[in-house]
Amino acid sequence: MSSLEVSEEVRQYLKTPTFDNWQWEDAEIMVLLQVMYTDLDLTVTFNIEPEVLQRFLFEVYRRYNNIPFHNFKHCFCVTQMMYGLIWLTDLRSKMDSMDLLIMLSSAVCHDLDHTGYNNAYQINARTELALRYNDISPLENHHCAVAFEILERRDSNIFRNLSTDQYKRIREGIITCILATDMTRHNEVLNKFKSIVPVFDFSSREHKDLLMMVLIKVSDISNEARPMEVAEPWLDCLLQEFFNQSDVEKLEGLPISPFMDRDKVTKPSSQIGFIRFVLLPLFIELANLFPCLEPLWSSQHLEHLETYLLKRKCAAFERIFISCVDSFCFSSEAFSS
Ligand SMILES: Nc1nc2c(ncn2[C@@H]2O[C@@H]3COP(=O)(O)O[C@H]3[C@H]2O)c(=O)[nH]1
Ligand SMILES: [Zn+2]
Repeated sequence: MSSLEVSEEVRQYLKTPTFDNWQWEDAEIMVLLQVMYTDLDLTVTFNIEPEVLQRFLFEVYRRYNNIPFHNFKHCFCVTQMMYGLIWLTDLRSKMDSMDLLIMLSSAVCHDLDHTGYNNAYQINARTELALRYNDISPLENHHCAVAFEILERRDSNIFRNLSTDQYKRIREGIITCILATDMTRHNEVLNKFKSIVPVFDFSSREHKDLLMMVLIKVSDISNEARPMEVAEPWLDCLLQEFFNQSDVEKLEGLPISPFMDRDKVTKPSSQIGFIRFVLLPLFIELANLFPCLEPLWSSQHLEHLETYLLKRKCAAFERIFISCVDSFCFSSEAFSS
């Protein structure tokens, strides 16, 4: 399949958060990524030759590892959610093409060469990455460095026709976005964004940079905002990777992350806290800025939260669920009134 052969129907479907990645082979996914660059007019605007884009995507594909969660399919899902958000929020009319190129390319590259062991493990096990980056976001620094390694080669450098100043801006932007995906910075990024949402100004570089950081973070943790038949297999993959890490931590006598321990974690216990305390607060802020997102999203993750609460036979089910629904509705109403 070449990008020219992708039907109009698929192109429209690709712009929606209900897109089902499990229906597509990796070779097809590679073509769909090309379609995203083309349909946002990035190939024309930045003179990205088709062969160079294909080479870049192939190198990216090669540098994702065959691990349960942080693999090429995850890279695609994050990029597809970013792409969907760009269309849903009509960002093309609010941000310049350079920003869109940064957002899409950051999503594509954001987990390059992930080994399946998180930063806590890297630091505790004193891995090569932790040593190289002095325990400061070792993984995210590595993903970013691998991205620019790919871009250093002329035949896979999709930015090769940009001016020096444009390249500098792209590099700064991609580094900012990828480093923002370190979850230890979650509250810092969320709180900064919260404080600017009421006065958000699309002509402010600082505001737009924060929005881009939030968009990649939202896309990175958005599996639960997808239909259950898409989300649930992703949770199996994530838990498989988590359990594998905690098994190794046990073997090596390292501290064990409790949310990764197969003896303690179940699907509902993992997802209830994650949806309530991580995903929901972030999504609420984004929906405050873009109220159009709320009806599309809230139904999915609130429905999943309800399912997990029921599965867990959670005694506080009603109280928790109603408070989550209320917080979502209240915040969007507060913004629109
Ligand atoms: N429990 C849970 N954690 C998630 C989910 N999606 C993403 N995450 C976590 O959020 C993190 C985002 O950054 P990482 O990719 O490093 O690792 C991811 C997981 O640890 C999910 O659906 N459930
Ligand atoms: Zn990721």
